Amino acid sequence: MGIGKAVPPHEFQQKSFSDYYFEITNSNHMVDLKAKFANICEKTMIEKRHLYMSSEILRANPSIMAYNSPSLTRRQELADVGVPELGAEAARKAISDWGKQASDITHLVASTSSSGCMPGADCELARLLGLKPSTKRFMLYQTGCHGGCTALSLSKDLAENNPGARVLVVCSEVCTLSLRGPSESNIGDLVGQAILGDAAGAVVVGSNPTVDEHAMFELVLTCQETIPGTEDALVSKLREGGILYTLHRDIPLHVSNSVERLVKLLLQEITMAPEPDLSEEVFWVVHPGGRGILDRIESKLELRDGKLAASRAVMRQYGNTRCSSVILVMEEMRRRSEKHGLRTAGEGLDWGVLVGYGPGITVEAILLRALSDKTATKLNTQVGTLVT
Ligand SMILES: CC(=O)CC(=O)SCCNC(=O)CCNC(=O)[C@H](O)C(C)(C)COP(=O)(O)OP(=O)(O)OC[C@H]1O[C@@H](n2cnc3c(N)ncnc32)[C@H](O)[C@@H]1OP(=O)(O)O
Repeated sequence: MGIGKAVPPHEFQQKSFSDYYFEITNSNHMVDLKAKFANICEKTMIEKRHLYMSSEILRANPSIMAYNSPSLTRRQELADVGVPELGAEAARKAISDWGKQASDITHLVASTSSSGCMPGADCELARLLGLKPSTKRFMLYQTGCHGGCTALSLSKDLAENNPGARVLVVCSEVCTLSLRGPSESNIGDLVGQAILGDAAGAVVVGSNPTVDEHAMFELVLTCQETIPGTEDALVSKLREGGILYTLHRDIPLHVSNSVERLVKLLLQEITMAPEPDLSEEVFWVVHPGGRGILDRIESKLELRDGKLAASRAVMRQYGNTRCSSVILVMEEMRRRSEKHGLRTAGEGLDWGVLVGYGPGITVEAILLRALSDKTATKLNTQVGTLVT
């Protein structure tokens, strides 16, 4: 029933990022690796990214900028502040978009792979936002890039099983644990340095909207798959040197095969005959994990050009912002739909699919229904879980 996003102020142009990155990590002597990194940056289709850590912070912390030097304490100290601060900014916008007060929130679901402390980012978020002390909190740490889907799925169950619940979902990511210098021995991690960006996304979810609430999307059905035999393909290990990524080249292949399976499963639930046309009758909110993955999903499902436009726009402007990215894509789609005067926030269509993926390899999907004013009013009298 409300959506908000926030990005930190430090903005980096992708075109010049290889120069910046090799300079700030004192790695300009690695001439060939720098050229390879510049090529990867160019292939990402990203135009700019936002990072929480400024050049001053990076220069003052050489252990963070080394490839793999003990630095966890300093990294976590930065995350302790950055994750809730950015999350709170997105949450305030989502609550204002919803039109009610922070004190009307009954449940908080927070997700991040950028931190891991107790009391956690959820406690600090509740304090910053002025949520009631009785707010029921759920903190999802290290849920990977599919953490946004996991948080939305959980919010659906909470909203449906607790009459009157209004669930605030906050997904907040800053690269404090994972930003590091380059290594010739781990190109997968270097790919991460070329694509990851910082952002927070927040939504308010609830069942049975009241007359003064406006629902945009219904979370109809959720599913998750762990792809057998891929446990080593997409790995994010938290060690003394922070988070080190392993990203195999075949991630796009595995993810696109799984997405095809899950989407078929979800769309069976819509009683439409014949089956819905994936390009003409379905809108797509896909985690922009990498240009290669979006391309592969598009070709595997034979989607027409432009169907992943909202995901590509988020990728271009912010990079891969991990668990917050699917909320940024929802927000982008809503913005574009409004701009073009379309009937629903889902590009004028009724049915859509939200897709996330991360370590496991885990792929999650949610069947969405975008609501026009007419269908939203009808739902006031039904049970449904709505992003309000
Ligand atoms: C963290 C989470 O929980 C979830 C996530 O979202 S994780 C992120 C998942 N994203 C990915 O894995 C990225 C997917 N890949 C891509 O989008 C694209 O491969 C890319 C944009 C990175 C590069 O584009 P491309 O069309 O593949 O470019 P390509 O010219 O083939 O590759 C550029 C170079 O990078 C290397 N490279 C690319 N991906 C690599 C990988 N995963 N591992 C090692 N090397 C890699 C290539 O070998 C090539 O090297 P050379 O220049 O020496 O030939």
